[in-house]
Amino acid sequence: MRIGIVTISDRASQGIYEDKSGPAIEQFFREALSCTWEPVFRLIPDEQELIEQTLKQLCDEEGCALVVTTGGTGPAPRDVTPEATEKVCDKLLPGFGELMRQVSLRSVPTAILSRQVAGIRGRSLIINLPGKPAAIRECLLAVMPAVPYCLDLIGGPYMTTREEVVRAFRPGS
Ligand SMILES: Nc1ncnc2c1ncn2[C@@H]1O[C@H](COP(=O)(O)OP(=O)(O)OP(=O)(O)O)[C@@H](O)[C@H]1O
Ligand SMILES: Nc1nc2c(c(=O)[nH]1)N[C@H]1C(S)=C(S)[C@@H](COP(=O)(O)O)O[C@H]1N2
Repeated sequence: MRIGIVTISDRASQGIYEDKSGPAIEQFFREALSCTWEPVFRLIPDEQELIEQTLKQLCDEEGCALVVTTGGTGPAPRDVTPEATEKVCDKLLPGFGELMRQVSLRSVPTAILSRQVAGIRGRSLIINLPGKPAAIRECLLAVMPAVPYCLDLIGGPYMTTREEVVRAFRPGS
């Protein structure tokens, strides 16, 4: 199984600061998944066209069953990750953004500023996370129980998790 990990940040992509959020996503999946998987990394600026191209490439050409983005979900003029995600998705899954904001609000009141979304493109699931490294684990812990069954439903590969980190829920099993 391949998992796309996309950091979307003007400054991290220019080397002004080190990308900590992409590696945090990889680290989370190393702990949470018990199946074999490999990451496919991208580090790009907040350019809508480039974000769309990158998401399409990871889903359609690189064969990523899951693509997780970080950054560019806020209200600033250059924050366009949700727009790019919506543009490339066949359908949206509003529950993902709702749940991640709800969980994040326990830590920071500014969680309401994230417009993070998730959606399906073909047989791939795309999930947006905020840019802050601290948001990664919080948001992924919240939504991951539903991700393996979501991949089942869209014809993706069979994802298994380590129960002590994430308890995957598959109705009927
Ligand atoms: N990928 C990342 N790695 C490490 N820190 C990050 C990352 N993304 C965001 N941050 C931290 O969160 C702060 C606020 O994030 P902000 O939303 O401004 O970032 P951004 O939109 O990714 O950055 P930029 O404005 O360069 O595109 C940043 O100043 C930085 O400290
Ligand atoms: N869990 C969590 N969610 C969070 C945050 C955070 O620190 N932790 N930061 C918030 C802030 S300050 C902003 S501006 C938005 C959007 O961040 P982004 O533009 O980096 O995606 O995410 C919000 N969601």
